[in-house]
Amino acid sequence: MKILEKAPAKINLSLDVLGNRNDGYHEVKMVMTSIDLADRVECGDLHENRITVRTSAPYVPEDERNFAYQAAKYIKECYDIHRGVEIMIKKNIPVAAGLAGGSTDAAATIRALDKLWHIGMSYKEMQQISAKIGSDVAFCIKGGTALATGRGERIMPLMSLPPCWVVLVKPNVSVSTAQIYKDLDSQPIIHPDVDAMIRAIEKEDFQTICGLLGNSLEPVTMRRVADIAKIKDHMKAIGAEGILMSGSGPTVFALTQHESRMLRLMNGMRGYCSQVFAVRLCKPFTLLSEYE
Ligand SMILES: C[C@@](CO)(OP(=O)(O)O)[C@H](O)COP(=O)(O)OP(=O)(O)OC[C@H]1O[C@@H](n2ccc(N)nc2=O)[C@H](O)[C@@H]1O
Ligand SMILES: Nc1ncnc2c1ncn2[C@@H]1O[C@H](COP(=O)(O)OP(=O)(O)O)[C@@H](O)[C@H]1O
Repeated sequence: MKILEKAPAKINLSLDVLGNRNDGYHEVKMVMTSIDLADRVECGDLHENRITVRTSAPYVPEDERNFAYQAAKYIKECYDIHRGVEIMIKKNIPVAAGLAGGSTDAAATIRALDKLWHIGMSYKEMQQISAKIGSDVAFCIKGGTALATGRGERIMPLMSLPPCWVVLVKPNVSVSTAQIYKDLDSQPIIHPDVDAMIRAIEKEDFQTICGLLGNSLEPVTMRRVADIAKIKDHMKAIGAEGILMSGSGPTVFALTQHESRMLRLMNGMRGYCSQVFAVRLCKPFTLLSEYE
């Protein structure tokens, strides 16, 4: 038997870093939303009791360093499962791009194995497994729009955003999330107004949402990747309601409710970057445990 799960990327609409924690992580407060740029994760029975991972991208690890592998390993341990699994990941999300590609693959693996092995995991149990893998995995279990706090693993669902297009531009460099958080420690931090963003989402006020886009990590990554400022300037000149770098970067996204602007942005940005995507937002998942 095989279970297929969609694994959508995320963008950060507001990302505030509140300070350092004792565990080496940073305390964050961020609003995230899932987008319709997605990997495809397929989990199938394997006759031997082991985990295999294959991916369509040559530079993504296929061993225990893959977050999907780690998800399967923790589930086997926690639920004492003596079955093997074959995981195939079709990568469509750019890697190390600030879009949570690895985290969403891990979350999709958790949802898929819950079904394949008939475990009946609750949302809370899924979140406990997620926290062992990475800070962004817990959000990706349900996706949608949410406030994430702690190191990113405490999730509070929010209303969906008003419908819009998301145009993403990924410069041809990758950044390390750990390095960007480390760089931040030697710089003054800018603080976006996360609470005002939540209020604007509740009011379904798209223009205010766009005006409040902000990310404490953006100036930090910009120091390493000069292209980010250039991409933002080009997108601004073409026209979009809001523009921001996602997560630790370097992907830049623009939000617009106008199809004509989305098309102009796509065509205009393709001249500068090879990786340009235009997608819609992605609804949250309903988990099996929520049907009961
Ligand atoms: C910046 C964000 C914003 O959503 O996303 P990405 O850019 O990675 O997509 C996240 O905070 C990234 O979450 P994630 O990519 O899961 O990070 P993790 O694997 O947990 O941590 C990688 C490293 O980043 C640093 N880290 C991460 C999260 C956090 N709250 N504080 C940190 O200092 C730590 O040095 C950690 O070792
Ligand atoms: N399934 C996976 N897909 C992509 N990267 C993965 C995966 N599993 C582990 N990784 C590792 O995670 C690192 C961060 O990748 P990714 O999750 O795409 O970026 P980000 O944290 O910026 O959102 C990569 O360099 C890669 O080595």
